[in-house]
Amino acid sequence: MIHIPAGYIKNLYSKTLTWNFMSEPGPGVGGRSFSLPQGRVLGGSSSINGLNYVRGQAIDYDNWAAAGNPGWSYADVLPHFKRSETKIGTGDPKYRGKSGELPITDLDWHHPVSDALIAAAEAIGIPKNPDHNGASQEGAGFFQRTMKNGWRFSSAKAFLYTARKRKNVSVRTNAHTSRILFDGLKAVGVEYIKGGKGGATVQVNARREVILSAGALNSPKILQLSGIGPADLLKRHGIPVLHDLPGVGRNLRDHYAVRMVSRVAGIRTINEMVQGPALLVQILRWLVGLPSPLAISPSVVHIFAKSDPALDRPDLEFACAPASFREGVVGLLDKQPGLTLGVWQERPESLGYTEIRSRDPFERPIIQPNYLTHPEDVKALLGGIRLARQLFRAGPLQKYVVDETSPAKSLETDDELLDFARQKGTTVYHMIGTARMGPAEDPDTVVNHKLQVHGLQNLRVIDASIMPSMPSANTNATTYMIAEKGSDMILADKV
Ligand SMILES: Cc1cc2nc3c(=O)[nH]c(=O)nc-3n(C[C@H](O)[C@H](O)[C@H](O)COP(=O)(O)OP(=O)(O)OC[C@H]3O[C@@H](n4cnc5c(N)ncnc54)[C@H](O)[C@@H]3O)c2cc1C
Repeated sequence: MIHIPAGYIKNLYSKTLTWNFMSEPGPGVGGRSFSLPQGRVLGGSSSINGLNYVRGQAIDYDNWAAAGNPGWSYADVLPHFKRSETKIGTGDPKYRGKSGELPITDLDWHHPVSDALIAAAEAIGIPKNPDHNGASQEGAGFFQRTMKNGWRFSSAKAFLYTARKRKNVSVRTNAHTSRILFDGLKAVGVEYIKGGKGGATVQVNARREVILSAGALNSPKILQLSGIGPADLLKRHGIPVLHDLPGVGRNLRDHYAVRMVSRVAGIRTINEMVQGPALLVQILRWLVGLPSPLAISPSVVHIFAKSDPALDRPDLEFACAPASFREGVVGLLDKQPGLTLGVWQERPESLGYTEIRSRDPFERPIIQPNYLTHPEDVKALLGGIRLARQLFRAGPLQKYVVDETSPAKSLETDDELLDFARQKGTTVYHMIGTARMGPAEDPDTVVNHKLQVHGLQNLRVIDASIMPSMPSANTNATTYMIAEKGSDMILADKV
């Protein structure tokens, strides 16, 4: 199921393919907890994610550099974005790569309601943008995907399957990393447990350095289990403090989205196309390589827009599809035609944390994203909800939209809409920041601009956890860029 794009929802709830984490009850979201799956297979979360490829805005990276990270401005990182991709189809060579391992494709399955939504955006002043990963992100269009010929391209498929043929690459599966090994303050290897709890403990020695790439929830966990993190936390769990680094596990950020749904009439949407006998038709189309909703990302239309016209750049991302879930049940499609506009604030300020629950490497960590606890996040999301309503009501969609079902039209005031957002919103699975990059003088940071852990030798973190702040994007493309840049740094330091 991993390789078929339509397997997305099924994979999310898989106990074997994901880490099955949960967030703590959130003060800003009515005390609710969320399932926070992370990919637990080769390719990690890129093997189970929503396939959308979004790089963010140039200024996101200029801000990273300005925060004390030389080499991370947009001009610095653009070549690394380009290097990993082969953009299939059109794309300005100034911004798009043509010879990387990761294929990026445009949508080949078009639906009249998607076209009407893009026209609706234009009608309210949001221009069409044919390449959200080109010169400018702002505008409406179709998401680009990490997919080719109807199949998902995870990082395993794009990069690892080729790399593992080399003599110097060895892949060990069923291996649960429990800690990093040290000689003094120098990382010298890793320890893992083979085959699950109670399995054999195996140690692997590093000839040069240890690279930690376990993702924004597992990398801080492994650091903390290894004695690197806030001293008080480590002491509480009886872990000897190797290095007191308060930023490990702090600065957790994620996108929090609200899904707005309209009932649609006069046309079949994905809801009816992939349920009952109609599904067989779509399976056949997919098998013979014809465009099919089985080979699309869960969101097909993007709109990058401003929650307030006075802003100088977009702060909202809409992820939309001619489809809808039954009220309150993510993953179960409605029986009637529907249109969903998911919206989130691109650069959330609400900060959370993650920390070990115990010294048992098999125990799930505590994860508190603190969604919607920052006033800026609340303000932007409210702007997004109001903008979504404008879109539903704009001329080009009037042919299809017959009713707004969520939120109900009767909800109108800021308080009512905010209550809706707090009760009905959910994660978009874009966790970052828990081993934040920045100068050592900043006590909140964990790695320097070369991704080396402050105060230690021979240890780097190269994954989504190093992002100093949220890029205006879904986080996979940025993670690939970080990996490309990190690999250059490893090679440059080779002695
Ligand atoms: C459901 C979902 C949907 C998403 N949709 C999108 C999308 O549409 N577009 C987008 O851009 N981004 C999306 N993302 C986010 C994106 O996939 C991640 O930002 C990206 O994969 C992060 O990469 P990473 O290398 O930091 O971590 P991961 O991809 O999570 O990789 C970490 C790897 O380390 C392994 N690991 C962790 N702990 C241990 C341990 N103790 N021992 C051994 N191995 C371990 C994991 O099994 C995994 O293979 C989504 C994420 C999820 C979960």
